[in-house]
Parts: sequence; structure tokens; C-alpha cells
Amino acid sequence: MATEKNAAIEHRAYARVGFLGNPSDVYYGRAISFSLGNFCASLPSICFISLVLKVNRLESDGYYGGVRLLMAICKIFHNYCKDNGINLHEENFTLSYDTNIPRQTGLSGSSAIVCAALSCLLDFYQVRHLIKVEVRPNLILNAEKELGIVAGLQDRVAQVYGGLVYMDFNKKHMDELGHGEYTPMDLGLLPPLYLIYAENPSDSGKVHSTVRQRWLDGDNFIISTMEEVANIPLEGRKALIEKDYAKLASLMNHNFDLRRQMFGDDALGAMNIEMVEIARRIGAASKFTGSGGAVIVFCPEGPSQAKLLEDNCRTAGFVFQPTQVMPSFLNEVDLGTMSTR
Ligand SMILES: Nc1ncnc2c1ncn2[C@@H]1O[C@H](COP(=O)(O)OP(=O)(O)O)[C@@H](O)[C@H]1O
Ligand SMILES: O=C(O)[C@H]1O[C@H](OP(=O)(O)O)[C@H](O)[C@@H](O)[C@@H]1O
Ligand SMILES: [Mg+2]
Repeated sequence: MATEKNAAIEHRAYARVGFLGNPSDVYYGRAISFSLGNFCASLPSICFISLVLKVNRLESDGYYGGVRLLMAICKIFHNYCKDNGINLHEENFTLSYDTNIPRQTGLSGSSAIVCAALSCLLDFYQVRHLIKVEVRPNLILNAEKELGIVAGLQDRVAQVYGGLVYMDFNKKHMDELGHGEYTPMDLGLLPPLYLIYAENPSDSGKVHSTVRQRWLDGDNFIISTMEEVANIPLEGRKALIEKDYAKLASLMNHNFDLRRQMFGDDALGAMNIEMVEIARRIGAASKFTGSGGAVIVFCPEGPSQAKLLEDNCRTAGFVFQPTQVMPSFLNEVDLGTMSTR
């Protein structure tokens, strides 16, 4: 973000991994997710890109890149402040972004752009202390809803909080408070994890729309299966705390198997399913990080199994990377806004 006085405000938001429980976050469920240091979106864009690069980006992204996300968060932020009696000064600014999060791979590239923009707006208008941390994921989600993207809160919570977060979106809480219960967990509880992804854009809004409609129509199979997915983080939190890695592996696999039953192979995509299976064929546990495009893997047999997986991914043309978990980056002002500390 560049201001009239030209003092640039810079913020980053990282990709995230939906580790357990996604996509039940869209349906009053639970999730355990973490902030992924491997990739981030940053504002303002720090490099000047050439006309050729701009045109290339336009050709790959169409007119539906991140700028519409920036415009949407400006509107949502403005309306939230107006409705809550938060006065905003009248100075002008420009916003631009850069991101290395692979586009539409279920690593939450969309909300990273919005999250970084919201952070800039909070500082530009000096209202960080007035907008509670718990509410910020809703603002980010509302910006995407504004564009018709079907999505849930887990990405945005992981991106606002950073670190590893246990989330409970139970209906009572959501109705009463308008947000879920978010509990940071110790990062050290996670075993080494690996990421597999492919340049294979999948639109999370499109992937979700049919299941969402069936859930709204009261489809018993979708409702009961989603409840089963929502129970996985409950057991997963226990398994993490007890370092019960066999249990953790079976929960990850079960999570993806339930998604597959609900969404069907056509909606998930053959390449995405192959990324899950390439890991399972060598005895690793795997599931989607989001709605498709990237997979998170746990290798219970350790580094030799991970090396074998890396070789197999290279042969198959998939990108393989060890995950870096990003610790929480909330500051004192942010923490001061929280209902419970
Ligand atoms: N890396 C990115 N760069 C620019 N725009 C993006 C990027 N990722 C997502 N978007 C924008 O957000 C919209 C929704 O993306 P989504 O399907 O949610 O992807 P993701 O899984 O990365 O969050 C896209 O249609 C696009 O407008
Ligand atoms: O289906 C999922 O797991 C997630 O899908 C979306 O994330 P994305 O990274 O865009 O694929 C959605 O925003 C999340 O709430 C879902 O859990
Ligand atoms: Mg998204």
C-alpha cells in the first residue's frame, strides 16, 4: 500500500494448510489448520513488473486475478467501519499486490491477498486496536463472498492468527458471536509434513457449489458425512497431543476419503486424486490442503519414505516440498483486541 505521503505500508499473509477437518468449516464443523511459510502474498508489490509480464499474467489469470479481491476488501472494510462507528480519515492510497502462492491450488492464495490487504488497511487507518482479531477472518471471507466465491473461515483464521490453530465453528457460537472459537496450538506438536502440488488451477467456488447446495437442501448423506468430517479434528487434536502418529495418519486418510465420497471424482479431478494416491501407494498418509490442487502428506516411516516420495513426485511431474510452518505473527495490539487471551 502506498499513501499520499508515499510512506509504504507493507504486510504479508502466508498460504495455509487445512490439516484436518476441512471442508467441514463451511458447515459449522471443526478444523485444524496451519500457516504455511513456503509461500506468501505481499502488499505492496515490491517489484516493478514489465508490460510483457503484466500481459502474461493477464493471459493466465484473465481479468479475474487478485485486483477484484482488493476492491472487495476495501468495500467490506469501509462498510464494517461505518456500521460500527469507526471513523476513517480521508487520505488516499494505492494498493497493489504480489504473490508466489501457486494460483488456485487450495493453498488459499485468494484469502492471502485479502488478508494482507486488510492488514494494510488496519494500519493505514490506524484502527488495528478497534477491529477484533476474531472478527477479521469474517471480513476476509465476506470480501470473497462479495465475489460469489463459496468458501469457509478456516483459511482466513489460519492466515490472521498464524501458527497452528484448532477451530470450532459450532452453530451456537457462530449464531451468538458471529465467529468460531479459535485456539492456538503448540507448533512443536506437528510431525514433519510434505507438500505436493501441480500447476492445475481448480476453482474452489466451483468445486464447492454442488455439495453446498445439497447440504442446503437437507441431503442426509452430505449432512451426516460432513458431521463425520467435523469430528476428525477432535480426535486429531488428541492424537497430536499424545503423539499418536498412527492415529494421525489414519485420520488424514479418512478425511480425504470422506471428501471423495461427497464430492465425487469428477469434481475433485484426476490429477488431484493422483497426488493423494502417489503418497498412499508408498504407505504415506495424504489429503487435500484445501479444495484441490495441493496435497499434505505425512510419512510415518520417516525421511527414507519421504525421499522415495520425492523421487516418485519428480517422475510424475509434481512439485514436492517439505512444509515450513509459520509461527503466529499477532502483535500486542492484535492480542489486546481478543476476547480471551
Ligand atoms: N495466486 C493468485 N493470484 C491472483 N489471484 C488469485 C490467486 N489465487 C486466487 N486468486 C483469485 O481468487 C479467486 C478464488 O481463488 P480460489 O479458487 O479460492 O483459489 P485458492 O485455492 O488459491 O484460494 C480466483 O478466481 C482469483 O480471482
Ligand atoms: O475445501 C476445502 O478444504 C477448503 O476450500 C476453500 O479453500 P481453497 O484454498 O480456496 O481451496 C475454502 O475457502 C475452505 O473454507 C475449505 O475448507
Ligand atoms: Mg480460496
